[in-house]
Amino acid sequence: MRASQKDFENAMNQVKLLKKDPGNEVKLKLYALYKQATEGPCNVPKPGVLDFINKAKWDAWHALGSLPKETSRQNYVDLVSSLSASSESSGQVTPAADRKQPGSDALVVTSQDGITTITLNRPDKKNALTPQMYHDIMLALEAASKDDSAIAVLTGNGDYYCSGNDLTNFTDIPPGEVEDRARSGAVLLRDFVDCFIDFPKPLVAVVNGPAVGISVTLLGLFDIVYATDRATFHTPFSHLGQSPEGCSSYTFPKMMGPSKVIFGNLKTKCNVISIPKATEMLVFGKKLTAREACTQGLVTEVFPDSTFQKEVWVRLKAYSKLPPNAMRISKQVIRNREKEKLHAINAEESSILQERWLSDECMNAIVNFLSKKAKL
Ligand SMILES: CCCC/C=C/CC(=O)SCCNC(=O)CCNC(=O)[C@H](O)C(C)(C)COP(=O)(O)OP(=O)(O)OC[C@H]1O[C@@H](n2cnc3c(N)ncnc32)[C@H](O)[C@@H]1OP(=O)(O)O
Repeated sequence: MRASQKDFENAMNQVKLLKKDPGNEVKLKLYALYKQATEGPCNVPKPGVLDFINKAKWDAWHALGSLPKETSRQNYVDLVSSLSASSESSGQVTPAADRKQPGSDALVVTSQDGITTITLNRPDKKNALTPQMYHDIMLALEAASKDDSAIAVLTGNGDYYCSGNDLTNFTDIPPGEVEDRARSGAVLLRDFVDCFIDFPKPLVAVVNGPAVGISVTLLGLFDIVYATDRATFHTPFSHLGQSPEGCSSYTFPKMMGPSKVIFGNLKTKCNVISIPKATEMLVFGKKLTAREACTQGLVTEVFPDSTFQKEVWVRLKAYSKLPPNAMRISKQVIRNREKEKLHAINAEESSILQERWLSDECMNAIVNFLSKKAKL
């Protein structure tokens, strides 16, 4: 049943009666849904980067894309009613707890047992990332950094962890807007990766299946990476006419070590082979198995697929009971001295990628994928 105008007005009044502050993430969602329900898609200019509050509000509204007014009204009413119910039953509102985020079914955020879990939920598209998902993940991380969970987890629903950037993001661009789109894509990428660099609590990737592109490169910014033995790790940037992101141009060589020199068999007089593993992945697009990725330091531990979920969640529940402040501070000690460098690398990679997106090599690769001529 669709929410009526009366239901919508009641919900607006109910918001004022909430006993507990629902937190910034939920307030932004409410704001965005209210604007979308009353004014339709975001049609105002984007505020400047230093206008943090209005930019966050604009981002939240803009992320709703062309969501119809009636659906936005319904989502607003549903969200308020879930907030009212939880603030009455437990006296506590957990951001996005155990429910799909309104406006986007493609991301599910739950909070339980001290763990906030962000699940990519587009299994039919191998969890490829749309612009809305990038925005929702940023909002979810922002909320998770402030909620009372001890750790945060990113995982995927279905047989894939994530197939990287949704390549249809490059379609339907009106002529004359290609450069603008590349520019805004680079800003989105930079903001997105910045959220991972700055995330203050232990961040865990539960890699439930193959991972491609940005979902692989980001792993260098996680604190733990658990993978099923079915997972593979693939960064086919050259094949796509693109270049590395997610700070991988720095984190991968650092974790995988310098060139590994392998001497050929003396009898057959092979030449010396000396290609750093990171280069083999990021330049030549070599796909690693989970065990290879573990040997290279990208994955913390590999589990048999049959027991993966059980073993990983038992482990994570135990970790989430450790003193949260101690974990947060230890992470800071480990990571903080690298932060400034990582932000600079992220900015540089994003701007190089902005150029690559405009190249013939990249455009041809996207056309080939979309016309089903090429698959990885
Ligand atoms: C603004 C930030 C930008 C950040 C930039 C990041 C760079 C990257 O992430 S580069 C990596 C981009 N990803 C890819 O190139 C992967 C492309 N996908 C594939 O090669 C294959 O789909 C697969 C190997 C992942 C899976 O092959 P499989 O045969 O098992 O399944 P499919 O039938 O191909 O897939 C099912 C369904 O999903 C669609 N799909 C999968 N991945 C993507 C994707 N990345 N973008 C768009 N669509 C994707 C695929 O087209 C199928 O759709 P249909 O059922 O409608 O045909």
